[in-house]
Amino acid sequence: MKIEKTHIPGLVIIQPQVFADDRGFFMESYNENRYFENEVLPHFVQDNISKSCYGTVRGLHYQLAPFAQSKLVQVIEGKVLDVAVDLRIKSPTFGQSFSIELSAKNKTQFFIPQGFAHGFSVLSETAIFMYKCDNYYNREAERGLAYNDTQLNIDWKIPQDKIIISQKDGILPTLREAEYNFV
Ligand SMILES: Cc1cn([C@H]2C[C@H](O)[C@@H](COP(=O)(O)OP(=O)(O)O[C@H]3O[C@H](C)C(=O)[C@H](O)[C@H]3O)O2)c(=O)[nH]c1=O
Repeated sequence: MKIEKTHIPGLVIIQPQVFADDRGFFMESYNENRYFENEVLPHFVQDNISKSCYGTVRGLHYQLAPFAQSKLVQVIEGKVLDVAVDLRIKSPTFGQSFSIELSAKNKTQFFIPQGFAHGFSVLSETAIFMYKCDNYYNREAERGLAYNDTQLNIDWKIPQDKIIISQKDGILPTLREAEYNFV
């Protein structure tokens, strides 16, 4: 397993070890002992799975503290562009976003700590997105950022006329307007 830090503190790319043979492959998708040797160890309490069609953009979402969630995300079918935006007001990378392609083929995992908005766009015909969270879903604490906020200037790699978003995501505020409480 390889663990690679990014230029945004806390965002970590994980390349699990894959054991391939004539039957297919095996990989440990999570191992508490190995994933967070030197970091703060999140205690995951909820697993989520979503399936989306090409052009879907889910996000950018987060939950306000103390219900903020760190997420360990991966794709088990298809391909997505995964995006995290740093909302920690004291972070030197506040407001910066980081994008990475996750796919069933590359089996890459992405760890997003609390304090980030998260979203993804679906680049394949369909994609199954699977992720672990270290805090429970809390509808009242749910917030989000507009996927097309010009200040964030995120390239979702989907033509604008092909983007599919939920009604809820269509009315999310910009970074300038949003409420967040992460330090
Ligand atoms: C997130 C969540 C949702 N729900 C219910 C609420 C709605 O009735 C339904 C669909 O929820 P939503 O449209 O918010 O699903 P996504 O757009 O995939 O939301 C996720 O999108 C981005 C990528 C994220 O990082 C978050 O995990 C999450 O916000 O599932 C639950 O019951 N539990 C949950 O944990």
